[in-house]
This record gives sequence, structure tokens and C-alpha cells, in this order.
Amino acid sequence: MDKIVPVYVLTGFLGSGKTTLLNRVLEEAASGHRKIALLMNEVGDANVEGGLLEQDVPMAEMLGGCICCTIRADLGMELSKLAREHRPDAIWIETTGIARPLEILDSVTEASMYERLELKGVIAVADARHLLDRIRVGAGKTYKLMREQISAADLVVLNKTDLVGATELDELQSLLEVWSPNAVKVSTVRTQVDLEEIYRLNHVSASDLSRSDSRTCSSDCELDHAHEHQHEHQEHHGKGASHDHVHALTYYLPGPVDSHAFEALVSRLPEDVYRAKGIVTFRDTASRFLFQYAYRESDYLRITPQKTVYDVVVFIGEGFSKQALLRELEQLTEV
Ligand SMILES: Nc1nc2c(ncn2[C@@H]2O[C@H](COP(=O)(O)OP(=O)(O)OP(=O)(O)O)[C@@H](O)[C@H]2O)c(=O)[nH]1
Repeated sequence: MDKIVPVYVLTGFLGSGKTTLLNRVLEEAASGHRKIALLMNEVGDANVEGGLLEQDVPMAEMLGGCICCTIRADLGMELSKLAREHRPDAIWIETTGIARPLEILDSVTEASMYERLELKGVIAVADARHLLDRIRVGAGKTYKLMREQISAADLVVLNKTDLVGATELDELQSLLEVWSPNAVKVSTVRTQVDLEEIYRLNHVSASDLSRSDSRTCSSDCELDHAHEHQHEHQEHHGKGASHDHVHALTYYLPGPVDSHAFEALVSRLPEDVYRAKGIVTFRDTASRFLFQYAYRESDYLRITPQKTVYDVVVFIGEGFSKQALLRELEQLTEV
């Protein structure tokens, strides 16, 4: 069975330091024998930064549009291709500075149906000086987008702190606590973040990261262990409901499930799960279905896939308890 490839989304406004961080990721990968593949998106027709990267790595370029809107449909395909052709230890997606993280989250999780991929973390880089200037204005598209990117992140890298004073830094740090209370926050110059912090990120339990330890999943986590790992996270970090920010829960089903039990689970979904999708095999009908759910409406389409697809369900929402949902899914597959 192929391993699950972890996916990291790197977001952050124009010029905040994303490429600087990516270069560090690649350097560390080269010395630590971690194989990284990159998916780079540029609104223009040229990938300037891709050409400047210091390492030669498997790379897909998506040019001429933003992956969160105009060329979003291609994202899943490009991700699958990278995973299949290179079997990397991790895929990093560098988004354009203007990308809206939610839409990207949706597309990445979509790809989990066709390839063994799992979104592990959203990393937002913010330019401290620029952010402060925008906060002073307190409105406008850029301000809104910066806030959105930060709010969707599991890890916020407050970069270019050499360009602000100590009081300003305090102000920014307090603000990040409000905007993204459950994310891990680091303040850096030239994105000098401990990369192990990133590889410990687990989108399933992002809020627990600050308490994470060596028992967290490694990047070469196998599918057959995914369930165990998730369970370990849950056991180890306690069972209290975690109320995070926007997040996705990806769960590969170990086998067919009962259709009634599955529909009952869907009908019980909390309101803050606003999107779900997946491929499920119902044992009572012996059929496979493409399952879609949006804002309390669900739809099941019988499918006969011509190529390998996986039984997997993905839930996207804001502030719902991933652990509670995970427990329900585990019960569903235990029946
Ligand atoms: N002063 C200062 N400059 C920095 C820091 N980090 C990065 N830079 C510089 O900021 C500029 C932009 O950095 P990049 O890493 O290219 O930013 P980016 O987010 O990839 O930019 P886009 O591709 O335009 O979205 C470069 O000239 C970096 O050398 C920092 O902590 N302090």
C-alpha cells in the first residue's frame, strides 16, 4: 500500500517571506534526506521564484492564474501527478500572495480521493511591518486577506520582525492571539522557524501542537497506521473537545460502512461543518458512492471508478470538534 503523502500549504501576502522559508525547507530536506516536491503557483505566466530556488526538486508550476480561483480545478490533478510520479515525503504548495486559503483547502482535500494525500498544515507567513501598516488602516482588501490567511493557519510565522520595534512586536503578537488563537505562532527574522515544528503539524489536531512531542506522526506515516496515529494523538493529548479555526478532517475508511449509519452520521453533523465530500462503499448495497455535502444538503452519486480511488471522507468547517467527529467515524467502521 502506498504511503500517505503529507501536504503543506504555504500562504502569506506578497513579499512576506514565503520563498525564503521554502529555501530553508529545501536545504533542510537535502541534508536530512527528505524528498520534497513543490507545487508553485504564480498569477503571471512565469515562475520567477521557482527558477531562483537553490535546489533541484520535483516541481509542478501552475502559472497564469490563482489556484484558489481561475485554475483551481487543476490543483488536484497536479498534486496527484506529483505524488504518483515522485512519491515524495512531503509536498509543499506555495500559493500566490493573493490566494484565499479556504478555496485551496477545499481543492487539496478533494485530491485525497484520487491520491493518498493528506493536508497536514497551513503555514501563513506575515510581514510584520506590512501587517502593522495595514492594521493601522484597519480596512481594505489587503487587510481582509491578510487576516483571512492568518486565521486559516495552523502555524503563523510573523516574519521581518527586524523591521518593527519591541512595542510594535508586542502589539502584533497580541493581535495574532485574537485572530488565530489555536495556531502556533513564531516571530522570526528571515523565517528562521524550527522546521520540525512544521513537520509535527497535524491538521487533525492542530490545536494540540503546542503540547506535541516525539510521539507525533513522522512524515513517512503509512496509511495502515493513520488510524492508529490519529488515535494516539487523541489519547495522548486528552479527549477534551478542541475548538479550532477553519480546518479539514481527512479520514481514509478502512472498509465498507453501513449506509444508514453513515447517513445518520451526516445528519448529525454540527452546523459548523459546512462542507464534506468523499467516496464510500456501502456494505448493505455493495456499491460505491461519491458523497457530497454542502450547507446541510447531501447528495450520493453511484460510481464505478475506472481507476483506483480510495474510500475517504473529508470534512471542512470552522470550530467543530475534530476529535468528536473522528470518534464517530471510528465507531462507524467498527460496526
Ligand atoms: N528585512 C527583512 N527582509 C526579509 C526577511 N525575510 C525575507 N526578506 C526579504 O523580503 C523579500 C521578499 O521575500 P520572499 O521570500 O521572496 O517573499 P515571498 O512571500 O515569496 O514573495 P512573493 O513571491 O512576492 O509572494 C526578499 O528580498 C527577502 O530577502 C526578514 O525577516 N527581514
